[in-house]
Amino acid sequence: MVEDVCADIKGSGTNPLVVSIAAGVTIESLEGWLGSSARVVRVMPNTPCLVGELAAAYAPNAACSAADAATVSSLLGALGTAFKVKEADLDAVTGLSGSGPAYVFQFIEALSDGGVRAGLTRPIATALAAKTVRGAATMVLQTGKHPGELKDQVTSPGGTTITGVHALEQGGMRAAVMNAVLAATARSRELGKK
Ligand SMILES: NC(=O)C1=CN([C@@H]2O[C@H](COP(=O)(O)OP(=O)(O)OC[C@H]3O[C@@H](n4cnc5c(N)ncnc54)[C@H](OP(=O)(O)O)[C@@H]3O)[C@@H](O)[C@H]2O)C=CC1
Ligand SMILES: O=C(O)[C@@H]1CCC=N1
Repeated sequence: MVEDVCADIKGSGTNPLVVSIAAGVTIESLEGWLGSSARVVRVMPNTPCLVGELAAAYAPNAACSAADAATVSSLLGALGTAFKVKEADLDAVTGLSGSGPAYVFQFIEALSDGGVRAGLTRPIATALAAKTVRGAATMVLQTGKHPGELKDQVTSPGGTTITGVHALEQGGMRAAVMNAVLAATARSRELGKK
């Protein structure tokens, strides 16, 4: 698909700034299809851009000027946050923030299911789950505190939270999340080899 689009761009005889969001597709491949003088910025966005909460990263190729990079940075910045990274890091960005919304949706659904299992109605459980995730994320971003410190602030000695945290540890939640990021990162690298 990406190769066909690049062929169309090359055939147009123009030399536009090309922005690719295709997971795994390397700058080297894009240059191969577009021509080595092509100006290419590889971006990994995520679906929260639809609500102005983009978490993205981008890497310009050597042919891009500072103005080209600034144009993409400004476009992405209008939708949220975008970090300039080395191209080699974009597979990890894909595994974390590119695919990450799906992990968080799964977590919200699971929180809601827990609430329903404990007797709450579905609308109230889902609203509480989503607001809890958003509130906790906002605390991380606004305070700059380590998430572990914020977790400690919630956990009363012998209380409900540490009991829930223990249950999550028994379920291997942290290893499962880390494995999800690593598996998706590996898949992004694999896509780049096709
Ligand atoms: N979904 C996500 O959250 C993210 C996706 N991406 C990247 O975005 C790209 C699209 O992903 P996604 O939307 O999920 O995939 P989908 O399969 O849902 O959409 C692919 C789209 O591309 C169109 N298409 C296919 N071939 C061509 C072609 N030759 N010329 C023009 N258009 C074509 C399809 O049109 P039609 O339906 O008519 O076939 C379809 O609209 C992928 O490269 C993915 O890695 C990047 C970051 C996040
Ligand atoms: O699932 C995918 O391959 C794409 C890339 C990141 C999010 N969706």
